[in-house]
Amino acid sequence: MGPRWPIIQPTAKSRRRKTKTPSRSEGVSNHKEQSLATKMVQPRFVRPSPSSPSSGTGEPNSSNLYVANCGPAVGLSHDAIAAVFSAFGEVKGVYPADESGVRVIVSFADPFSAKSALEALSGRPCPDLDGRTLHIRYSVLQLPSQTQVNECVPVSLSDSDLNIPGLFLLPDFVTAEEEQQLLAAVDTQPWIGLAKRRVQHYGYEFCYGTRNVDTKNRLGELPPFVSPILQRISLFPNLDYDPASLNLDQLTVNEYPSGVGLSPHIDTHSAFEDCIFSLSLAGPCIMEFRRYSASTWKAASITNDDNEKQDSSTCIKKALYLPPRSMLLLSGEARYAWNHYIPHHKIDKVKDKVIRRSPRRVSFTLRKVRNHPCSCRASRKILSKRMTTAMDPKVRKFESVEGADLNSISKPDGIRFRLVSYNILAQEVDEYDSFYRKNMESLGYSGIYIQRTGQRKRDGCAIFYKPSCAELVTKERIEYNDLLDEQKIETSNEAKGDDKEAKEHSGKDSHDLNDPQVRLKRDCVGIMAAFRINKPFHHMVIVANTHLYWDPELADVKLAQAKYLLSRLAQFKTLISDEFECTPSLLLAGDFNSIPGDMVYSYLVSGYKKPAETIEEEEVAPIPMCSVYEVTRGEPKFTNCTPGFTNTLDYIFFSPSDFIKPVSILQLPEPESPDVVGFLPNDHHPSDHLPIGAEFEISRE
Ligand SMILES: O=C(O)CCC(=O)C(=O)O
Ligand SMILES: [Fe+2]
Repeated sequence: MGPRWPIIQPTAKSRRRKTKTPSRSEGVSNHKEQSLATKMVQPRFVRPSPSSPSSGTGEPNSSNLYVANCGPAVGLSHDAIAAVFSAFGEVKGVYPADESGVRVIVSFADPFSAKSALEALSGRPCPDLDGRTLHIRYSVLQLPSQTQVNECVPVSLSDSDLNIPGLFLLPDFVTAEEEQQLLAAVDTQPWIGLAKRRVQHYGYEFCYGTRNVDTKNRLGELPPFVSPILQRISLFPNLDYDPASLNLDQLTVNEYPSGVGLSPHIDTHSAFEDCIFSLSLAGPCIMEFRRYSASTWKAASITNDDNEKQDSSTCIKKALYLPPRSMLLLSGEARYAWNHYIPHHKIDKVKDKVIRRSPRRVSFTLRKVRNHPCSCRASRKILSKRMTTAMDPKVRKFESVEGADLNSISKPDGIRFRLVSYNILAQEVDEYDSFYRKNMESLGYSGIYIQRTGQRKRDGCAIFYKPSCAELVTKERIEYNDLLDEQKIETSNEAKGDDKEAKEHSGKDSHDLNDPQVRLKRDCVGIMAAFRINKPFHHMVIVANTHLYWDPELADVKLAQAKYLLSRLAQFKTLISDEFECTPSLLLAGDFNSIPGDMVYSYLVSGYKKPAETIEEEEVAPIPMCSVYEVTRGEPKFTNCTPGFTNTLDYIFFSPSDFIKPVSILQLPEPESPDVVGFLPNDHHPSDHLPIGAEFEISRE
């Protein structure tokens, strides 16, 4: 995650109308007491809708709590979490809220216990859970009729039943003795810990951020213990490939604990040749395959604005049982047109049998690294023309939200402009002067920029605007390290007084996060500017852009940054109003590294929403702000998608008034949309974040 920019640009008026409200879901129940049959059609927990009768009244909203910042991925077992919450009433179960391993659903027997737990534990470090600060909100069970259909995919036992061209499964590819030898061999080697599983790489390292290999960094030959497998692979039937592409030189060993799976993906085709082999050892698993139907591809490639069509009902799902010691080959259509994944289940139903996953499954994935640029010949051979078109960079459209809650009738002479906010990944915006400013200028944009404080990283926040439409009046930098001054923290000997540089050194030398100087010194920045729009009438717009600190462990730091940001914004607004005798509109965009409903998010909107009883007066934001997506179509399901984390972190907030209203928002993909399955960045999206955007209309004051 890194720097980001918003762009403001004027737009033509649009009158398109869309009505779909994205549904949000969280939590896959794994309750032990559930029968397998209900487990296969998995119940889901969802956020309570803002209009739910009890929300905001102080009455308990539900018996279920969504608890962020704790879970198995940070060493807190569900049992440990249940023990802590049991102090408030009977806990019926603790379930993963999603695949992250750091968010859970705690389900109480009654709503009053849930309310007590929420009030007592939310937003505070919890000593019994490693001192982690829990972020809690209500969650409600979605009725079975509302859950997605097609959750239950019948499992095939043989490759031919699946009928996916290019997919082959050979049972008993290695003997039980060889299996033990292979496991013993990898267990003598160091494992790399990922969020939920461990891996080893041979030949070339596989980088999960880019889902690619660094071809310049060869680790060496594949280890001798895989030689017998390599020899046997050449005897694999059905292989009519160029022998050079079978000269396998990359091995990833994956170790999955019970219940851990793998998200849907297609192995990067520019990284690896046509054949992917995967040997299952130690335990079985179900591998599922999904392919988007022609109508979906058509929707994606031809009618970009019809994203509603791309739900999971338009994809075909198939499942295959992979027994231990079996070898799977994905080639051709199976390799390029189908996503493969392993559902995160502890128990699978295969035909009529219930199969419990063993404590560990180890897989050897063998591939040949592509040493020349990918010509996509293979995929072109296999995919229809329509499907390849869908792999072009994805441009989404603005969708009208007129008619949504906050809107009144459009004014014929209103000012319309768009604001797009995009976290574009650190390394790229480092080159602000040499690359971005120049290129944006050639497109008619001027820019303002603030580089991150300190010397370690050169990324920052930029705002680009069209001077032909908006005139930059004044700007201010926001450096969150100023919080060190604000808190009047006693400085160390070297850092006494106002000498910032000395303070930086004092922070750099110490890693003690209990020291507020170290804790708050995150080098994060923001920028805010006032723009005067002159046509068709004068109006002042304040735009702010920021990137708050990322680490969920330092939630208190993020909150301190959010408070500082709004206090600076409020002062800036007063300055502009007084100086120019106007009522400026206020827009705040960025990567807040905070999910909907957590402390930072709740604080940012607390000045607009009636504060809940639990929020003390001082916690209320000094300016009313609301999130443009939230008040129109609901927050997106995600704006950031990395291995182990998929959620919404980016927002555009605006200060509601009688004369500003959102008229359209930039569409975001559904999780099943072909351009986002797996992780970002990918061929369609150059950042791990997605751009968000809104078009506003301003009428005369
Ligand atoms: O564990 C497996 O069998 C599959 C692994 C896989 O799909 C991958 O590493 O890309
Ligand atoms: Fe894969």
